[in-house]
Amino acid sequence: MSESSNRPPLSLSPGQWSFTRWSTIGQLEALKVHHPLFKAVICLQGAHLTQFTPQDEKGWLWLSNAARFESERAIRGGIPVCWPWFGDPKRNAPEVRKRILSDKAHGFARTALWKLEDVRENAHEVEISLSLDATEDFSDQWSGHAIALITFNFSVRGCQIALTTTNLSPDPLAFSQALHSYFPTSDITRTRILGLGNSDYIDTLDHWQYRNQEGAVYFDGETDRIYESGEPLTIVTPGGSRRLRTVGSDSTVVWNPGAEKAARLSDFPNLAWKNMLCVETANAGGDYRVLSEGQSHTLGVLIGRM
Ligand SMILES: O=P(O)(O)OC[C@H]1O[C@H](O)[C@H](O)[C@@H](O)[C@@H]1O
Repeated sequence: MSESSNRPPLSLSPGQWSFTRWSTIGQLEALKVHHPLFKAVICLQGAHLTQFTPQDEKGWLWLSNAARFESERAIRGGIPVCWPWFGDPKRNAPEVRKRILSDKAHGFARTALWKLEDVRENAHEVEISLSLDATEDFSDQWSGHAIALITFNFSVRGCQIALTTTNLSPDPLAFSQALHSYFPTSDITRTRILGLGNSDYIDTLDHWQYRNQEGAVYFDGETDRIYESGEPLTIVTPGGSRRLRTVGSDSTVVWNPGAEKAARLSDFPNLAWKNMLCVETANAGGDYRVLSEGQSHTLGVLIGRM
């Protein structure tokens, strides 16, 4: 990572910011937040949060050692924004699929350049908003007309993210999405997720069959599931626990690639599957959303302490 370059956006006066600085990471422009209570990094490409670290703590998000910060390349780790569709286009509901003109997984927002809208700071928190206008520029990939606004709120309590989609077209808009959060663990085999017991889930690794979760979720190999639940969760790792609370979500994706898939993944060290897991706040599977003209939907997550 290079040092801060202090380049202000045209619309905001740099003097207003005490804790946030422009920076460049590889080929990407980023905002680095150095607040006395926490640090955070957001890349403008993808509105991608790659780091959130409260003072005197380890980072709360996992970022691959092999992550590459390049134009039009998804960053491996942090919180990619999957929008306006989640996963393989072919696996989306027909209503969502009919707008997708690409075979790319997870939509185009994670590699698109977002626009900085606002930075607000005080002694306790920092709030940063970015927007993506998906009206004309993405017409080769998607036939929707929508705008996405994402707001990150950082404080000593944790990190809160809200992603609001507004349909600008007279036609109804069906879309799917996820805040694809990567979390660290010192040992995936001693990691569990509480709060999904009794939920139905789609096991994408077993012919997309429905199953029911008994008790906590444990990891013993490749795991890739869409849970029909947006209830509060706790991720328990040997090093500590994180609590997740969501808004506007009735689905949660749980993913760990396991050894074999890890070897095939881009920008992912072969053994890194032992030290990460994804718990994704989603509108996926049957939980896609439909907006009428001018209507908005907010998907959000609060990643907090126990
Ligand atoms: O490699 P990516 O496109 O970033 O996708 C990474 C993973 O994302 C989600 O969790 C999906 O459920 C997985 O099937 C996929 O492998």
